[in-house]
Order: sequence, then C-alpha cells, then structure tokens
Amino acid sequence: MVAVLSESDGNVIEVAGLTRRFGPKVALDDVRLTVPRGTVFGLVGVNGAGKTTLIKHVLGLLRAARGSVRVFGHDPAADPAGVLVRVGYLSEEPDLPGWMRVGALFRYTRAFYPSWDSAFAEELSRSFALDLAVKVKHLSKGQRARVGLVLALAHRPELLVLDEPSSGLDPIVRQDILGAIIRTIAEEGRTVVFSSHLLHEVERVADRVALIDRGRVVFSGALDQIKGTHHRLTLRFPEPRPHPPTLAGALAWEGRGAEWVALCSGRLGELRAAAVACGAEVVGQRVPSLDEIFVARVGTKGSEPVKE
Ligand SMILES: Nc1ncnc2c1ncn2[C@@H]1O[C@H](COP(=O)(O)OP(=O)(O)OP(=O)(O)O)[C@@H](O)[C@H]1O
Repeated sequence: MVAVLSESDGNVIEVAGLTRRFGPKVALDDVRLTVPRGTVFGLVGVNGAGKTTLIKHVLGLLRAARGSVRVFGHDPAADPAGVLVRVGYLSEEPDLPGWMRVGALFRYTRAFYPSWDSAFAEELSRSFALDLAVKVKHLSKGQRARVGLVLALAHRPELLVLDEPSSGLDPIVRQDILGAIIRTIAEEGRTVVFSSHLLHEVERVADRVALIDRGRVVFSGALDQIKGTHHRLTLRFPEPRPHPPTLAGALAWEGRGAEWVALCSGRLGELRAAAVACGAEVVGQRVPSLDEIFVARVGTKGSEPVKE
C-alpha cells in the first residue's frame, strides 16, 4: 500500500545547496535537485562525477555537511529508519552475507519490512531464475545483482534507488525485466531514481534526467524538454573555413572545410535564423541523442547550468 506523503509539492526528494568534500576533493558542489513523485529519474554522469555520493546522502548514509536533503519531507540522516523502510536500494556492488542461502536471506530481510510481498518475491526469483537453496558466496556477480534487486523490490518501496544497475545486471535483465519493473513502478505512482553512465539506457526509461559533472548539476529537467531544446544542425558555408563561426546557442562543433555540425541549445527557428545570418545554409537538422547532448554540455567550458 502506498502511504500518504507529507512532502511539499509532491516531491519525493528535495536537495538544496548540497556540497560535499572529501579532503581537498569537492565531490558535490552546490547541488540542487528535486524528484517529483511518480517519475523515473536518471542521474547521469561519468565515473567519479558524484552520483554515488549524492545517492548516499539521499539514503542518509552520509549527512549533509552543507545544504539540505529531504526524502518524503524528512532528513534521511536524522531519521534513517523512517525513510529507509519506504525505500528500496540496489547498490553498485550489493554487500550481501556470503554464508546465507538466498531463500534464508529473503526471509531474514522480510522481517525488516512490514510491506514485504512474499508472492512478489517468489515471482521475481522465478523470473530471475534464482536458486533459493544456493549460498550467496557461490553466486556470480550477475546473480548477486539479481538477488540485490529482489531485496530492493519485494517490499514494494515508494522510492526505488538503483546505483548503476547496469554494472552488475546482464543485458536481458537490464533491458527486458528491469525496464518492465521500472515502468510498472512509475505507473503505480511510485518513484525510481537510478544512476548510470549508459545514456542510451537512461534515455529509454527515464522521464526526467539530471546530468552531473565534477559534482555539479549541469542540467536537470524533463527528458522531453531537454531534447526539445537541443538541436543538431548541419551547416554548409559557401567557402571552406578553418574554424566554426560564433553562433549564439552553439554548445559544440564538429566538422571542417565548408560543412560544420553544431549541437545547439535554444529555439529551432532562432538557431536557424542565426545560422543563416552567419552566411550558412542549414542542410540538415535532427534531435540529438542524450549522449550527444551530454558530450556537448560537459565538453563546453563555462556553460551556464540550466535550472529546472
Ligand atoms: N569516501 C571517499 N573518500 C574520498 N573520496 C571519495 C570518497 N567517496 C567518493 N570520493 C570521490 O568523490 C568523487 C565522486 O565519487 P562518486 O563515487 O560519488 O562518483 P560516481 O559518479 O558515483 O562514480 P562511479 O560511477 O565511478 O561510481 C570521486 O572523485 C571519488 O573519488
């Protein structure tokens, strides 16, 4: 059963001004983020960008030294039990007791969660082809990830947090089973947050995305909106040119000679008009992939963070 939420504005997670240092290393830099209830939220960024550190704050495993974190309206570091009973979490490398058999681990975990759904756990175990009699230490990395996923899902959490689920799960579980689970959770009005550096996977399932680069949120918003405000234009100039022109809204360029491709942010009509004003003919245009937007954004020096 889904509990009534007390959080403001229907946001399951609210992070404001969160900064985290590890010695001289700034792992999170003034992060501001909101995750509305019922969304599938993709946290994207390269290795070391700060995704796991952010997730650890959301779970209350790290206390916000600067800034604030609210999950279901509560501080997860101050009230971990109250928050975590409503959260399912799969870490990058699930830390499971090797000496336990899979079935015993499920029964043990069930005791912590009043909402544990044994029939659902069995159904998941069957679809993941898990042998309940096997000891955890004899499982492969992929099988451990499957067990971790059952543990995260079987109590039907209001918030499911998956840290790099792709690193442990094989493609079949990832694309077919996990995709279906995530969609079902969102349809039921529950919330999923997952981190990944595989942008094509994020693009397939997420409806909101935040891009983290070196601890900063470079942009965050609805995937449709992000894709609707980025354009990939192919420009042809009358003469070859050594450099691309200065074009308002261009985030990144590639090409040479007379043909250049710009990845731009802004309104399509205005971008096309600006290209024509530079003496170019627009010979191609398409919506860029999230991967292309990511590379253009992260590779751009001094780009202004785009707020929600
Ligand atoms: N306990 C720690 N002590 C020191 N530095 C840390 C610690 N935890 C994280 N860091 C550093 O903070 C930065 C962010 O790390 P984090 O694990 O959050 O990144 P990530 O985006 O999750 O990367 P990955 O995809 O590789 O897990 C990295 O530079 C990392 O080395």
